[in-house]
Amino acid sequence: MTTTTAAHPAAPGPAGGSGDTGTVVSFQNVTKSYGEVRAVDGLSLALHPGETVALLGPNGAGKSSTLDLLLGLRPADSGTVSLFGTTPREAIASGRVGAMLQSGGLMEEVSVRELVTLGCALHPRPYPVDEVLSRAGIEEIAGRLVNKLSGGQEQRVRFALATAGHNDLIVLDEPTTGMDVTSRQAFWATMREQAAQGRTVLFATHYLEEADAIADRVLVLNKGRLLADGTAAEIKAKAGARKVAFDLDGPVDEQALRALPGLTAFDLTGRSVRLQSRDADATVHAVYALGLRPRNLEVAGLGLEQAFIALTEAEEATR
Ligand SMILES: Nc1ncnc2c1ncn2[C@@H]1O[C@H](COP(=O)(O)OP(=O)(O)OP(=O)(O)O)[C@@H](O)[C@H]1O
Repeated sequence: MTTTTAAHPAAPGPAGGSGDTGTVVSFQNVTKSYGEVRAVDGLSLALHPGETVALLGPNGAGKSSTLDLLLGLRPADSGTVSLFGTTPREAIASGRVGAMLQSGGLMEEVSVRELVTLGCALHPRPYPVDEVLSRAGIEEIAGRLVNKLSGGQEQRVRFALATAGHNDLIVLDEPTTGMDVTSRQAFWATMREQAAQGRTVLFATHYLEEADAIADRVLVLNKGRLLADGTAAEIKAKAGARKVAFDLDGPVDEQALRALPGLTAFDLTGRSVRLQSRDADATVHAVYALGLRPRNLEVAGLGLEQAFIALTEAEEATR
């Protein structure tokens, strides 16, 4: 994982929070291939000041490639990427962007404090070193050598480097990987503070519960394409299906149950039936029409995880 901070003295723009009302990130029909693999496929999106946005997708969906393009680490094959109305390179040079990425290592033979001090020195609009250490919760390990840290502690040091100065956009690629639950909660509390000050936060994650709890907007990627863009609730609704669960008394006719209308998933364990249906009303009516008397009947919306699986499976089925 690398940490990107600006290394140029120019410091235009407001100090802390963007204050912009315009577009922070813009992708217009962006495509990127590696040989035969199309990692990003005609992606268009716009992020606005103060949004906290989760980038979700299965392995290989194109999340890291999208973040690399956004940060100007790789050129797009076609289409336009801009940050704050300029090129990614210019935006980063002006110190408006902080990032935690998945690749690369930290400088090793230095203490945490020395590394954070360097990160602050490189930023055009730095915070005081002690403030950066404290925000990342690493004051107690400030004297330790970086190569003696645990994985979760390293992540916090990377976070400190990504927030060493006043950034308007913070980009995080799976930032809480390796953190324990307490560290993860503390991390997101800090990110919420950053967002509340008007910063835009974009994070890629495999933890759907994090996207559900933290993001006010979720982008679902699959095979480099945007499958869904909305609040977690909108994504769940877009997946269309609902959960239907009930228990049965008496003999269970699995074949008849599998033939219920609208089913997108089916599980029968003993006498417990767990379904997903794109038309829960029709499914439940058909259960009664079979002469069954379901007990403990529950009908509920999908969780984000189930919605995510349903969306990506539907996309696979159309290819
Ligand atoms: N440097 C590269 N050379 C060749 N193929 C690449 C390269 N980087 C990524 N890919 C391919 O591009 C596709 C998208 O990869 P990417 O790393 O962007 O996905 P991701 O959503 O971040 O995946 P993960 O969740 O596993 O990190 C994958 O098929 C991957 O194998």
